[in-house]
Amino acid sequence: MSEVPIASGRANVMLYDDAAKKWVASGTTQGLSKVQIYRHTTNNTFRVVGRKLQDHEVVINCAIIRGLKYNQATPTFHQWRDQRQVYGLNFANKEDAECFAQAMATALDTI
Ligand SMILES: CCOC(=O)[C@@H]1C[C@@H](CC)[C@@H]2C=C[C@H]3CCN(C(=O)[C@@H]4CC[C@H]5C=C[C@]6(CCCN6C(=O)[C@H](Cc6ccccc6Cl)NC(C)=O)C(=O)N54)[C@@H]3C(=O)N12
Repeated sequence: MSEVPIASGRANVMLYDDAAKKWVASGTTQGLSKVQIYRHTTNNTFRVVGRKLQDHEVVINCAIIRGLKYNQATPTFHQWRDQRQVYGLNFANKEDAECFAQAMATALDTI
């Protein structure tokens, strides 16, 4: 049991295409994913993992790095960037978004 989920929500996982200047769905098909924040129980690190509800395709798997700026652009669209790309979560509802943002804040306070 090395990683435990501390948040779970439903969202469309998006990546920003810098060249085209537009958001594209991550993964091979459109659709909602279950997006979770996992805490690694031994080294207290965190990561975001998202799997398509339909076929469990992993559409996001990124570490939460100290100093990450989590931007709540709207009540249901949250985003952050790393050196490679910009991630966007278009949540199915405000409650999922708020719960996820709370867990992200906790993770960022911990690392
Ligand atoms: C309603 C109609 O919505 C739409 O049609 C599309 C599809 C919708 C579903 C997927 C999605 C939903 C909601 C809106 C909300 C606004 N928004 C945008 O994209 C805005 C508009 C302009 C555009 C420009 C740049 C862009 C993209 C790349 C990153 N970034 C930044 O500004 C970053 C942000 C940031 C800030 C702090 C820390 C981290 C980061 Cl990442 N800043 C910097 C300094 O890095 C951005 O977020 N942008 C979304 C959108 O349009 N859409």
